[in-house]
Amino acid sequence: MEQKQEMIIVLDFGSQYNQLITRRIREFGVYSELHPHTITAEKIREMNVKGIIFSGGPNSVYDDNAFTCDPQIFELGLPILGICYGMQLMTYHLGGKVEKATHREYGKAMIQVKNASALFERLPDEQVVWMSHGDLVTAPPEGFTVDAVSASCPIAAMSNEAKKFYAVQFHPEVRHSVYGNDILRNFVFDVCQCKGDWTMESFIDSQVRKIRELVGDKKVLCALSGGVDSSVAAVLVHRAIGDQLTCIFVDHGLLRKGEAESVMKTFREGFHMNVIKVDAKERFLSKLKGVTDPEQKRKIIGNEFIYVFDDEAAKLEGIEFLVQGTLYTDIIESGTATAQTIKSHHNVGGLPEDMKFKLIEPLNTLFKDEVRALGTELGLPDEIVWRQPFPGPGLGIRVLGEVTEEKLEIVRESDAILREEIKKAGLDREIWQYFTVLPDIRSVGVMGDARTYDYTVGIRAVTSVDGMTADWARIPWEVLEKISTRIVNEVPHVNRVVYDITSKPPATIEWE
Ligand SMILES: Nc1ncnc2c1ncn2[C@@H]1O[C@H](COP(=O)(O)OP(=O)(O)OP(=O)(O)O)[C@@H](O)[C@H]1O
Ligand SMILES: O=c1[nH]c(=O)c2[nH+]cn([C@@H]3O[C@H](COP(=O)(O)O)[C@@H](O)[C@H]3O)c2[nH]1
Ligand SMILES: NC(=O)CC[C@H](N)C(=O)O
Ligand SMILES: [Mg+2]
Repeated sequence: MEQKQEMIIVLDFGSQYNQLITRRIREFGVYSELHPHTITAEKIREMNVKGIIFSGGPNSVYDDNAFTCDPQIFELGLPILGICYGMQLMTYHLGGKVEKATHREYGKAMIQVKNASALFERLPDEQVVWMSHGDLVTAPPEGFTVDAVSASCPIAAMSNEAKKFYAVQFHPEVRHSVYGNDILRNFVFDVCQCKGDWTMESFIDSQVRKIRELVGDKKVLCALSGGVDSSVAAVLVHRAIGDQLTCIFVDHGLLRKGEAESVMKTFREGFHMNVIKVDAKERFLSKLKGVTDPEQKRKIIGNEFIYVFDDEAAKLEGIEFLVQGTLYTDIIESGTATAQTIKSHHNVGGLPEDMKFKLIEPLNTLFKDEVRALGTELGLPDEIVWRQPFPGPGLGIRVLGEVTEEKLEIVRESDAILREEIKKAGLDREIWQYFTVLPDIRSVGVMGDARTYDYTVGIRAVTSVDGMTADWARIPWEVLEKISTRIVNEVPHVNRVVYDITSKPPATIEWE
């Protein structure tokens, strides 16, 4: 049997930064995946794991329901790096002491390296790091040396090099830790001895192999939206199983202006794939009638998508699998065992409980910019790879509150104007995502000397890399002016336009 891909696994103890750790490691050319903290040592043994990283987390190790790990993990003989909570957990398991600090420490700190373990090899003795903790290790477990200290943290780093156990109280994965990346690199290459031979190309090969093995001679449906993620997923799966794949594009009545036509054209003509367009407008809109709560709307839409796929599968016979372009970000925001639900993405938290399909989600460990790189590697054209994201629930979550045909029309028309003007201004690649929303408010205006009492349209435009965090785009005044004028003049029932100037966090990109 051929050798499995070498990887570093990150155990998730609920830190907001855990996904960043896997991401940094993949940037080194080493494959890395996040796993729940409940993973067993047995399971780890089955994979080609070269090293384990324990993430940070909100708990204190002595809390009643504190997240813990299989103690057998310490017996695997594999290198372990504990970060923050991960360090505290390692200490707790191996017999050291963790206590509440007298001063909690958030932000920049200076550490002094006292013993240059393999982690600090080739790095300066004094370095700026980023701390975020209220507990600290006051006595290391037996066999450990103290490798670094800071003013408020007597053990900022420690190690037992014989066992290849390393731990740091600070967060090397955030950019504010100046040598953080080098520390992670030392762990991955010097301690874990990774080769660094992971590339997008090898990712494609291994996914193609996996999909072929899983699917055999069965048939597969792909939920294709024409967006970046599902297009990349479809092309990847098509490469693996060819005509066993049928793509389903759902027109749920919540699409943007001209979208259905352009998606069908691209995929039928450009890719020679089997694509079926399902007109499901009535189904979706009738289910959404009278519903105002955003989470409920998302769940209804997520459920209805699957019911549409069920109906299509019934017509085709022998379909067992459903491909979705789910990304890591969709999963984390929908909430996991450790992360809070921010909003239920229709393709994750919005799936019905009685779903019969087995899911194939080849992109579910990746971030948007990684998927774009993958798309380019697969030979997809720029206009698909660099399309702005469009959420599956579509305009259904951009009409705030109850969704009606009249309101959808307002969002659709105003959005088309916005897109046209952004493109004309040459900003479409620079701005990560831009769209209009229709808040459920009306206000007074005066048009042609007459009083109006009409809707307000909101413009949302953000810059981002992966959608996890975002800043509002600094669109030039003149462009905004043009957009505003056109929307009020051309879209009936709109008498006011506002621009959303909040970043994420604290806001999110979509309004619902
Ligand atoms: N109209 C649709 N018809 C069929 N499947 C859809 C539709 N909208 C979304 N999906 C499915 O839901 C998944 C998640 O949607 P999402 O919008 O996150 O991804 P995308 O549309 O593929 O890419 P992008 O984020 O660039 O819009 C898609 O990958 C696709 O599998
Ligand atoms: O396919 C999707 N199904 C959804 O349910 C969904 N909700 C948000 N988004 C998109 O995700 C990114 C982050 O959005 P938020 O900041 O609003 O959470 C942005 O790009 C959003 O457009 C979704 N995509
Ligand atoms: N960021 C963390 O991992 C924090 C760990 C722990 N909750 C503390 O406050 O010390
Ligand atoms: Mg989409």
